[in-house]
Amino acid sequence: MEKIIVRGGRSLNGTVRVEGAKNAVLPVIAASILASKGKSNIYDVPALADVYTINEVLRNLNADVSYEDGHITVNAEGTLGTEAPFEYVRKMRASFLVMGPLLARVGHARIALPGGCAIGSRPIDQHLKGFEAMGATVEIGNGFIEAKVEDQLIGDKIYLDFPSVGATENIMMAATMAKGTTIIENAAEEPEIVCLANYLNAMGAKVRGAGTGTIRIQGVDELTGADHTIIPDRIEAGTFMVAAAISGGNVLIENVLSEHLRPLIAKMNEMGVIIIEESNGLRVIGPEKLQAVDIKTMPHPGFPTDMQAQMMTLLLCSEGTGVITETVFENRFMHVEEFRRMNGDIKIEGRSAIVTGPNKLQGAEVASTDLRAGAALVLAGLVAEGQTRVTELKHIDRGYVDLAGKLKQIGADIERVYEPNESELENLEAPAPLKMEPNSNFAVK
Ligand SMILES: CC(=O)N[C@H]1[C@@H](OP(=O)(O)OP(=O)(O)OC[C@H]2O[C@@H](n3ccc(=O)[nH]c3=O)[C@H](O)[C@@H]2O)O[C@H](CO)[C@@H](O)[C@@H]1O
Ligand SMILES: C=C(OP(=O)(O)O)C(=O)O
Repeated sequence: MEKIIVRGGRSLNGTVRVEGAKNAVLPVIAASILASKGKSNIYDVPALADVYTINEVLRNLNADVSYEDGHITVNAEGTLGTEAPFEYVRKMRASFLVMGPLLARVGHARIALPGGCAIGSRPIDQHLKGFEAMGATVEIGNGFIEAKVEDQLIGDKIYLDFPSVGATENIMMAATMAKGTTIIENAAEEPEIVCLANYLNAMGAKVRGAGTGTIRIQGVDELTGADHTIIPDRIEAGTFMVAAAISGGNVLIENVLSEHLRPLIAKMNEMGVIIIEESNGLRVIGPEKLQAVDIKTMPHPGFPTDMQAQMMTLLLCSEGTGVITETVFENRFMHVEEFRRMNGDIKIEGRSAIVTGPNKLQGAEVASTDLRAGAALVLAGLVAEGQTRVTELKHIDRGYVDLAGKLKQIGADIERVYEPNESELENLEAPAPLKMEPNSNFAVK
């Protein structure tokens, strides 16, 4: 089993560069199969496990996908398949984002039901409500969702009960080639939605209003492959901002768009962190003492749920009591138990976590429960006394390119190692099987 081992106590200094955003690149890659003509070139693609998974989903649908040095080329000119099996959807829920493009392009999609995950049940009813409003028939059975369109999707007005990021993206992609105009109301406003809309428009779509609560999509007959660069990852940037702040360091974070980080910058400023916008990035300087604040996660432009666990680490090291209220996901406090193993003082009351600090965190063996929880535990390790060993790295690898290597580059005492666990050790230590000589009762080694 691989582990990240961190020894706390170093202040981080230097420069670190942020990758293209995971949550922007996945819908963009899914959207690339909308192009029945020409190739798409997608730039600033991070080398993440999720990117490899969505590439496999596309290849399984008969698209031609190549990926090298942060650059993906997709050619989806041929006849597309219609199925995304459970082996991909199980690894990454965003695989479901091919449903909208497939309905638009082929009129048929059969995708394994995503199921629950560590941060909540995560239903997809709002995606399906949108497809049905546009004329698709949806059937659920044998662990699959199958959607079909008789002739062509038809534009409609769709009001989302919650500004779901995935539902906004899926419906937006489906609507690009629908007959007439589709209006999504109470749409998600995240920067990743704007990144996707820009790519769709470069392909020839007519999407207006992305980044606001109302998105209008006028259907067109066909889309063509286009070139597109992915926006920087605001959550990876935020994770390094916390690393600098918590360690009392001074770090320049390059390739960031500070307008995407406003809620985080505001909260960190309230806590006493110094953040300076420089021409090539954000400089983050950790203060001697951090002040506790209250945080409530909300859809954009509210405070991002994907920074909740990392901010809990910062609160653990702050003076006073801070309350974190998680309103986006029903069960995104799995990391609290792990923080308690590191001596963290946290109480859970309903959807709120009450964090009292400052805590003298102690190194321990802790498990990532989801990708941001994993990153938050690594951050805690930066300041904990002794050694912190973070396991279940498959979660971290979904969303961070070489997290340990990048933190090491700015001065952390950190390494990623392979250590066999008990069952692996048993296999290693098992005696070599005895070989029997043919027709003999004697065993020889
Ligand atoms: C790949 C990607 O971009 N992932 C991000 C995306 O996830 P994702 O697109 O899955 O998140 P959503 O915005 O859809 O989900 C937000 C909330 O709405 C609920 N919901 C969603 C859809 C639906 O049909 N019905 C429903 O009830 C979910 O269970 C959740 O409680 O946005 C989340 C919220 O910012 C982020 O945490 C994820 O990192
Ligand atoms: C929850 C996240 O991602 P996903 O929706 O892909 O699980 C995340 O990026 O923090």
